Amino acid sequence: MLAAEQAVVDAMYARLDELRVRARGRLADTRKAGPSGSPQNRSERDAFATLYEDRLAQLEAVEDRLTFGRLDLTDGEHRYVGRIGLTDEAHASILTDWRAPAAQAFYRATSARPDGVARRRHLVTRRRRVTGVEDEVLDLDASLSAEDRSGLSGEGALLASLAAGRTGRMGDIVATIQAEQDAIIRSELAGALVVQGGPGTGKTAVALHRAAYLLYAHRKQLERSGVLLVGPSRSFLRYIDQVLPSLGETGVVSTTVADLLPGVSARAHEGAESARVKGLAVMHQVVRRAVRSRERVPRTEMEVRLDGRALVIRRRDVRDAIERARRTRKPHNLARATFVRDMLGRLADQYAATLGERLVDQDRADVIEDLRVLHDVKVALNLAWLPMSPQWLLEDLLAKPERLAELAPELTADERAAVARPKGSAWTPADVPLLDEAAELLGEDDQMARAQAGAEAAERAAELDYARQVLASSGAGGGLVDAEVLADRFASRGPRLTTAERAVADRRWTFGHVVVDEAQELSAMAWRMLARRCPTRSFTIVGDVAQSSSPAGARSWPAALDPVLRGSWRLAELTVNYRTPAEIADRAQRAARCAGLPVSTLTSARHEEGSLTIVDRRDAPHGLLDEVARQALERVRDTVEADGAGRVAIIAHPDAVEAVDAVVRAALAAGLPEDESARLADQPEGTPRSSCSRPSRPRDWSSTTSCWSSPRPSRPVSAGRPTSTSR
Ligand SMILES: Nc1ncnc2c1ncn2[C@@H]1O[C@H](COP(=O)(O)OP(=O)(O)OP(=O)(O)O)[C@@H](O)[C@H]1O
Repeated sequence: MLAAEQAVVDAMYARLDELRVRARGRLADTRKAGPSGSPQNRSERDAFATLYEDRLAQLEAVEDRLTFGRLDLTDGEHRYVGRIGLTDEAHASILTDWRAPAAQAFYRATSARPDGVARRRHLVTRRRRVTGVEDEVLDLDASLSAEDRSGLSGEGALLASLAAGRTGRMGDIVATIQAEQDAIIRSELAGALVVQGGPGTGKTAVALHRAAYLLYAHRKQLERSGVLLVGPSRSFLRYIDQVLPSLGETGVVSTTVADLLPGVSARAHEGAESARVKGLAVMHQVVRRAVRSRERVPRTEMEVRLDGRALVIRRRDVRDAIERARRTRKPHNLARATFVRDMLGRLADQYAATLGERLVDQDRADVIEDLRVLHDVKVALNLAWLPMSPQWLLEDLLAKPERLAELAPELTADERAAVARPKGSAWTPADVPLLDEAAELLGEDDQMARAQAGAEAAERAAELDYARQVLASSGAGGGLVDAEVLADRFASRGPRLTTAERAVADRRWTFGHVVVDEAQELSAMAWRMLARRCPTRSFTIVGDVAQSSSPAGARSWPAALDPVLRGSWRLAELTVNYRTPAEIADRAQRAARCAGLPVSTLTSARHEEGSLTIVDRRDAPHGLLDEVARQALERVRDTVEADGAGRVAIIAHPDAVEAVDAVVRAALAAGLPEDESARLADQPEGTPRSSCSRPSRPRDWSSTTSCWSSPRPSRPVSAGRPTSTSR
C-alpha cells in the first residue's frame, strides 16, 4: 500500500519539479533579454519577470507535505488533496487544492454523512517519502478489499500532529483541519463572523486558514482590496508569520492596532487605567467635541483694516458662516475652506460698502486675496475655525485638564487624571484609535490628491488597455494572470507596489475583508477604527471573551460588537481543545468557572495520564520549594528528555514565581545529564521546554486556588505536560 502511494506522490513531485524548471526557464529567458528595447518593452519584461518570480515562490512554498490526503469516492474515483492544485500534461487533475470545493469532503465527510466518500486516507510524509497512511472508512457498504478494511485509525494523523515537537513558530494545520473548523474556514465572505472558542481550540489557526481560503475562493474580489489581519502584538505576528506563506499566500497585511495608522509609531507604555479610559466608547464623542470646539463664535467683534478702511469680523457673520460650512458635512479641515471663503466674501462686501460702490468681479477677487493674507484676518479666522492635525488635537486635549473637564464631562475626575499627560509625550497603542478618530473627523486637504487621482485614472485606463492587448496577442499568463494584474505590473508610476504595501501606506484604504485575532482584547475605540477600514463589514473575528486580559477589552460579544456591527453578525463556536490534555483543561475550566468567567464548554482532543501535578504544602516534607523542584525534575525526565517534544509548565503564586524558577533551574542543572541540561538551557527564545510563570490573571489566583479542591489552598504549584506556554 505504501509503495503504491509512494508512486503517486513521486509523480506529483516530478510534476512540481517540472513546473519549477519551466518557471525558472521562463524567468531566465525574460531576464536574459537585458535592459535593452523601448521603455514599453522593458516594462513588459519586468512585468513578466515578477509574474514568474511569484509563481516560482508559490511552487517552492509547497514542498513540505505537498499532498496529505486522498478521497476514495463511492463511484470509484480517487482524489488527492494537497496544498495546491496540479494537473498533468494532458490537463487532468492530479492534485486538488485543499481550498477547492472538491476537497471539502476531506474535512467534512463523516460516517453519518459520507457525502459520496467511501474512504478518507491521511498520507503521512517525511520530505518526499510516504511514511504511513491512516484510513477512515465512511461508507461501510462500499466495496473495499480486505486489505482496505484493515488497519483503520481515525484520529491518528491529528494526534500525531498534536504530539509533534513545537518550533516556537506556528505551523499550518491544513492536513488535519477538523469539521467544525472547516465549516468556519469556508463560511461565506459577506458579513461578520464571530468565532468564540476557549483556549487552544484553534482560533488562530482557523483565522489564518480562513484568510487563505477567502483569497482563493474570492481572489478577484480580494486581490485588489486586500485582506487585513489584526493581531494583538508584534511578537504574536512573528509567531504566526510562517503560516500564510506555507499556504501559498503572501498578500495579507498583518498588523496590530498600534501600527495601523501610517506615520504614527505608538511604542510607549501606559497604565492599565489610562488605556481603559482611552478605549471607552464615549471617547469618540469627546474627540468630536474637541473638533467642534474649534469651530466657535468669538466672544467679541473684532476690527481689521484694509487700505485704511475699518472692517468688522461680526459675531453674527461668523455664526452664519460656521453653520453654512457645517452643512457641507465635510470633515473639519475641508469644510474650513467653505467657512473661510464665506467670511472673506462678507468682508469684501463690507469693503465695497465703505467705497459706496459694487465691485466688479476681478476687483472683488483681488480684495478677497488681499484679505486672505492679512495677518489679523488670518488670526481671527483661525480662532473661529482652527485647522488642526490629529496629533495636535489629541496632545492639546490631554495636556489641558480644564479642556478635558469641559469636553469629557462623562469621565470622572480620576478617569481624567489617568489620561492627563504633558505635551510632547510619546504615543501609546491606546492613542492610535483616538488619533484615527480625529483624522476621520478632521480630514485631509485632498485637493491635490484628487487632481492626481484623476490623472492616475486616465493613466490606468491606458495601462489596462495595453495589458489586454498583450494578453490577447501573446496568450501569456496561462490563466495565471488577468489584465488588471498585468496592468499593475506594467504601471509606470515608481516602483511596483503590492496591494499590501499600498494599503499599509494609506489611512483611508478600505479592505475587502478583515480578520481580527484575540479580538476580545480590543477596545470600543479600536473597533470603530477597524470598522472604518472595512465599510462592507466583512469580518472574521476570533477570540474568547473569557480570556480578555486588557482592561479595555470585551467581556461579551454583543456589548463589544453591536455598536459597530449594528447587531449584524453571526456566531460560530469551537469546542475542541487541541493544545491541552483533558486532565489540565478540565481543571482549568473548573477554576475559571469558579472565578466567574464566561467559559465555553470544551472537550480535549487528547488525554495524557499524569499531565497535571498539584504540589501542596502537605505533601512537601522537605518544604514546598524542594518538592516543586523534585517534581519538576521528574516531569522533565519523563517527558521532555524522552522525546524532546514535551513541555513542562510550572504555574506558581505570583509572589513565589521567582523563587520557584530559581530552584527548578538549579534542580534541572544538577539532576539532568550535562548534555540534556545544556540543550534545555540553550532553547531559542520562545521555545522553552520548561518554564515558570504566574497565572495570566493574578487577581484570580485566590479563587483559582480555592477551587482546586485543596482544603488548605496554600500556594499550589502544578507541573504538566505538554502545555505550551510560549505564546
Ligand atoms: N485541526 C488541527 N490539527 C492539528 N493541530 C491543530 C488543529 N487545530 C488546532 N491545532 C493546534 O492547536 C494549537 C492551538 O491552536 P491555536 O493557537 O490556533 O488556538 P487558539 O484557540 O487561538 O488558542 P488561544 O485561545 O490560546 O489563543 C496550535 O498548536 C494548533 O496548531
